[in-house]
Amino acid sequence: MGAIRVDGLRKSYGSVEAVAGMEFTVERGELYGFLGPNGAGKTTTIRTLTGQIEPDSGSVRVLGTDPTTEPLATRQAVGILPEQGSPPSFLTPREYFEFVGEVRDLDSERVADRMAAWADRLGFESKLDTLHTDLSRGQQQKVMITQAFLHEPDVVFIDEPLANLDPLVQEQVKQFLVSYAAGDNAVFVSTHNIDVAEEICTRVGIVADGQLVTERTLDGDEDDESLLDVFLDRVEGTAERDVPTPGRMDTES
Ligand SMILES: Nc1ncnc2c1ncn2[C@@H]1O[C@H](COP(=O)(O)OP(=O)(O)OP(=O)(O)O)[C@@H](O)[C@H]1O
Repeated sequence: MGAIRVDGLRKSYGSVEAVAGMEFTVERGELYGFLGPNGAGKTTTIRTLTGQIEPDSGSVRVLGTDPTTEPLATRQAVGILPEQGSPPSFLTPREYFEFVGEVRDLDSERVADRMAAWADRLGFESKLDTLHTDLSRGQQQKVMITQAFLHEPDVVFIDEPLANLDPLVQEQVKQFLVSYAAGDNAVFVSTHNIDVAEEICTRVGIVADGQLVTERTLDGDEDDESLLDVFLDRVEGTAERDVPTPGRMDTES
């Protein structure tokens, strides 16, 4: 069936065609990397998949639900770490997780156990009762990661999972994402970090100008072409590019 299905998705904002016929499927057990230059349509696709905006045409399905017609059912079933998301400034992490637990229909004991496990895993136990406004960006990101996984969803959408995290925590989050997907869940990661995608993803899709231009399975059996080279080849000439260019300069010199 596919945990995530996108068929012929189109979405414009006025005259800007943000998504122009997107197609892909993600199965359970996959850690799928969604790569593309700035403005390629990644966030618009994720916002459609999580019921935050409606497509102009095409169809999307998440765990068999239709985020367009039943957005609450979709959002109840999935975990979401949004782009530039931050926890409410007027709550502490503990209060926020208790609130998320209520929305997610988790009993308070379960919330307490999972909150303790995540605080221990990411090292923010001492901040559980500090207002978010007094946390660093990295500490807020740890809280956002925790809320996305608190109800142990079968599908998780994550935008830039490692933003603002120190290298030690980055390693822990990478390992966690790999093991979470391996536990028969679908983890969908939008990122500009090609090295990280190459390291942890089982498959990547490269997006340009609102369409999926190529997919690549990362099973350790790849040919010599690096993911960065594939990316640069496929996004050449598309509207905005935000990848570092040293590899390109090397080939030109
Ligand atoms: N709310 C909006 N109103 C008008 N145009 C928008 C809106 N959101 C996105 N766009 C436009 O749609 C296109 C796709 O944007 P989107 O945010 O989906 O790209 P992205 O791949 O997530 O980019 P980035 O990597 O920079 O986050 C861009 O041209 C953007 O300017």
